[in-house]
Amino acid sequence: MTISVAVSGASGYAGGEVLRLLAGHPDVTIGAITAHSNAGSRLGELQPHLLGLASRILEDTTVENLSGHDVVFLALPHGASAEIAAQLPEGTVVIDAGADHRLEDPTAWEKFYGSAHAGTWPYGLPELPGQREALKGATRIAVPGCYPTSALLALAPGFAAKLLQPDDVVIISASGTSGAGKAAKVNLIGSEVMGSMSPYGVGGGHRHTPEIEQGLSNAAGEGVTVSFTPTLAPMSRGILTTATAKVKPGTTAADLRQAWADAYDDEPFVHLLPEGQWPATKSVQGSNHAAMQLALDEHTGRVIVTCVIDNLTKGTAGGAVQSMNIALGLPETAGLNLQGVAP
Ligand SMILES: NC(=O)C1=CN([C@@H]2O[C@H](COP(=O)(O)OP(=O)(O)OC[C@H]3O[C@@H](n4cnc5c(N)ncnc54)[C@H](OP(=O)(O)O)[C@@H]3O)[C@@H](O)[C@H]2O)C=CC1
Ligand SMILES: CC(=O)N[C@@H](CCC(=O)OP(=O)(O)O)C(=O)O
Repeated sequence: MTISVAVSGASGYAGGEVLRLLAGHPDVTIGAITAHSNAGSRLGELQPHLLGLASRILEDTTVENLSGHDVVFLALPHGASAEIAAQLPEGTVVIDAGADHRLEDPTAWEKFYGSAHAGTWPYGLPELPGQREALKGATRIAVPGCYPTSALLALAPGFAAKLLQPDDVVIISASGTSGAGKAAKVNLIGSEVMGSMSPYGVGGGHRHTPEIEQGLSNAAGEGVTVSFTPTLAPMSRGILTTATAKVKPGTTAADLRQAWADAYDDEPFVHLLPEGQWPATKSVQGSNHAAMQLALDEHTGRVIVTCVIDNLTKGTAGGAVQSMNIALGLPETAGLNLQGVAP
């Protein structure tokens, strides 16, 4: 089976990563690749690492150019993707890397994004309870945000197993600068970020807070509230999330380990590391893996989970391709890197 795929936002970081993965996918032919201000350019000028596709010309991001493919990846700023998606045929599999279709609650969307809610699509994080089934045969998929991917993978098993209290969850994440996209802001220019770390969106203001609360609440079957603080780290790729929650009385370290092992032992991309080994961002760079470790802090009665992903791979493009594979009934790991790079 050959699947024809169009990729929009191909000049950006997320679109570039989608193309990198699709170029190695055995079942895919890459059709239209589109951009916005860079339409008309050779891909090789903008994505010099994609040498096999370097001579391809970026087209305009229009419904006409994206139509006629089996699958369309949208790697556009939020807002732009909802507008395009609404005009694509129902039978086309549309996979949105942006935020437009992730939230279930229109009020939360309006509060954090300040625009009208475009609707809710199946959420592209198959490792969450019930989510793999929801993606089978889906023709619309909302790819999770990069921070929510790491935070939800870190804590969902504990909530699904009813081991954690829902009202005292603290999550701190450090992200590489590519998380902010290619359109670099002044505080992301190398000289400002090299050798330095800083927080942003502090005090519950980051738009990934409702997305994390939604995923954890769905896993728990009750409302979970989260304090989330992102920080910017001097690296190009990677997220290290440290997530902590109060455990329910009587919960032991063995109970916790069993719950996470039960959730992830059969997962191809999510790994609970052997006891005592703590994860590092470098080990998952360029791969679709998430690696994590946990401990029970008996002094405070909290579980501490650290989870690493590559924000552009499992946190965006890899999760998107994995979801496509599930939607189309392909092997889930097709086209996805099973090893990282080192050193
Ligand atoms: N970077 C990351 O780690 C993650 C990103 N995402 C999401 O993926 C999406 C893309 O992000 P990212 O690749 O980082 O951003 P970039 O800034 O790197 O790329 C943005 C892309 O969108 C195109 N674009 C900009 N404005 C418009 C428009 N009005 N209409 C059509 N196309 C437009 C740009 O084209 P051109 O260059 O030609 O102007 C470019 O190809 C966003 O929704 C982001 O939130 C999700 C998870 C993680
Ligand atoms: C480091 C950095 O700036 N990261 C981005 C998150 C990237 C992401 O996942 O964005 P979407 O939810 O918009 O898809 C941010 O905090 O805005």
